[in-house]
Amino acid sequence: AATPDQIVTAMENKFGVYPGERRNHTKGICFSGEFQSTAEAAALSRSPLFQGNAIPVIGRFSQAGGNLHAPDNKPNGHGMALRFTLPDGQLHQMAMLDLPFFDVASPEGFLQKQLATTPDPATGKPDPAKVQAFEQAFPETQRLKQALAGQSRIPAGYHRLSYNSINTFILETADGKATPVRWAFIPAEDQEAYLSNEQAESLGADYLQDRLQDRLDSGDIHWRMELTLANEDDQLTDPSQPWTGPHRVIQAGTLRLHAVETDATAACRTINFDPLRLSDGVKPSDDPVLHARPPAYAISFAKRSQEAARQD
Ligand code: HEM
Repeated sequence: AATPDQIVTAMENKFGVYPGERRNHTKGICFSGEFQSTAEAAALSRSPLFQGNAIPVIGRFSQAGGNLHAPDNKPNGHGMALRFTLPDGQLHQMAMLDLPFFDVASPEGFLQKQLATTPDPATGKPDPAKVQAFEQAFPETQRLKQALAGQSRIPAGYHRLSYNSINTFILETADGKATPVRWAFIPAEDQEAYLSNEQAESLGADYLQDRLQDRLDSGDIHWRMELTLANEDDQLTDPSQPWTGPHRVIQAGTLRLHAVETDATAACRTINFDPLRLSDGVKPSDDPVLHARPPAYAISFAKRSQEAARQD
């Protein structure tokens, strides 16, 4: 099985190392904000996150992958990470993507994807034969590829994206009733938007940060949080399998942005958005991809913290 060390080393080999920076989702922007939950969410979980209090949030938007200079106007995955400081002092974290579901079903698949897509030094591009062998060995990757076929992955703005938990979590009430869910943050007025290649061409490599600040200056930015409740036949442990057909969906709350800060100086820089730092009342599912994340994030965090300390 893939170890977290192997995974992080493979990412370093693929993208190079930017001392003091994250090994994945390297390019990003910090923000602060506030979350307010609904009574519907409180009925499903005893977590202080869902008891209707105004919860301060530190967050980060990011480009997937380990390239610190990833151009905003090229297709990519995007992340939103959140740290909630709950009234009783507990921290609760989430790290989500603008993908509907994951490409691989296992940590081994994640590792093999990094290895197969590492540029060949001779050509500067991944070896197509390796990519093909990877896709044959991990046929689940076809599902996301087909779902995204013909769609742009260049955002109109970080504030125009839906962000999904992808992994399944279990909500628990005070009397122990468990409900498996996946969650999503849907942008205001459901205005999810991506740009065509032509539209993006003229915007340059760093427009996402500028657009976020401009939008914030001219008005409110918010998302509503949705909880999708699992049906009997839904996959709880495989993030590469979407939940299809009718589902019960709960409106769980609203996330509002207050301020945007550059990555270099802001509070989110020293946060490890480990997605299993959860409050009482929210538990992880047995998804192996979810459980592979904390040790990899910890290695990345330890390396960048030590490098940052050396630079001081
Ligand atoms: C085996 C699977 C995965 C591995 C090994 C992995 C690895 C990593 C690593 C090493 C980091 C950098 C951590 C740091 O230095 O703070 C990271 C960041 C991140 N990951 Fe993952 N990841 C995986 C799956 C996922 C999934 C399924 C999602 C979303 C559903 C996700 C969302 C994010 C986000 C949003 C960040 C950026 C957090 C920030 O802004 O600090 N990752 N990932």
